[in-house]
Amino acid sequence: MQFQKLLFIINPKSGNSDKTNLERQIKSVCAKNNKDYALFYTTGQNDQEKIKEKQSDYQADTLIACGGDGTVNLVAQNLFHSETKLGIIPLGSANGLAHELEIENDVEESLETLMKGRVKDIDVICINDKNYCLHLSDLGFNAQMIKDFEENEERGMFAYAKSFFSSLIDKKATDFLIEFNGTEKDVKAEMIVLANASSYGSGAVINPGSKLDDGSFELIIFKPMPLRDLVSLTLESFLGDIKNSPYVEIYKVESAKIYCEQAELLQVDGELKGEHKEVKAEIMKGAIKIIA
Ligand SMILES: Nc1ncnc2c1ncn2[C@@H]1O[C@H](COP(=O)(O)OP(=O)(O)OP(=O)(O)O)[C@@H](O)[C@H]1O
Repeated sequence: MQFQKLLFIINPKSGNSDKTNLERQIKSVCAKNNKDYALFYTTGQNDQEKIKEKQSDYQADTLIACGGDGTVNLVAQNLFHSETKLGIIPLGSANGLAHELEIENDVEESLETLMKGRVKDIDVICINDKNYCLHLSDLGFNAQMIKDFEENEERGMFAYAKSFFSSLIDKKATDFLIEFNGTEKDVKAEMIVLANASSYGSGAVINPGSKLDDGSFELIIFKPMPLRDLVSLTLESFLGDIKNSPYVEIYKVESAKIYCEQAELLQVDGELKGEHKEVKAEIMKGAIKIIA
């Protein structure tokens, strides 16, 4: 069925991108393609409820997240297993999911992709029955790095690099017990990733060969490694070669339970979700209809 009523959900604070022309660009493309549209600006407060209300008042058949991965995740939460479709105009700093779906960073081009309306069903990982991951989640090192970055006033690549190196200095390994695929595994790890997608927004390939629609996700264990090997592992990740590293184990699963010896910081699609001693993850197959 063709879509006709588009609700654009705009995060005015995402990324560093200039959004001054966005309304004009949306108006022009919707007029050209004969689509009705409405706009909603997020505030950072109770956005999910407000979006639900607006969606029901306007009777939207498509919700378009204009922002980064956090905005995409927020909008998606109103759409699981529904016929209402999700579109993306990538306007965040990293835009990991848009990158994975090969949606162009340019606003006009991503609007054109939207108008073509090709729909794919993608999986979502449900975490602890209340968080939902469309892209990548992790416990440990990367979540700590996001925390360090968020606590810092500075922005941009230099600030990101600073957070990376300060997290490297403080990195630690924790004991985990993991239940998956009918087995239990005791492991010491610096990071455990729950991966629906293949790469971080930086371009580092963490999960080569992954698919967003295969009804499973990957559990990726990063075992303790000396700093000198971490440099080569980082390089391997940019070359998509990570699975050959002796410090990395990758398992394809439909569900998993992770018990941490000490509470570990969790991040889901770039948003911090507090410290946890237990994490339960389950795949929701084909839960979102996405236009890409
Ligand atoms: N009006 C607003 N003012 C302040 N914060 C907001 C507002 N609207 C949304 N937010 C916050 O923005 C965050 C999501 O940002 P988003 O992930 O879309 O962009 P980003 O962080 O720049 O991009 P990426 O995740 O791709 O790196 C959420 O934490 C949300 O609460």
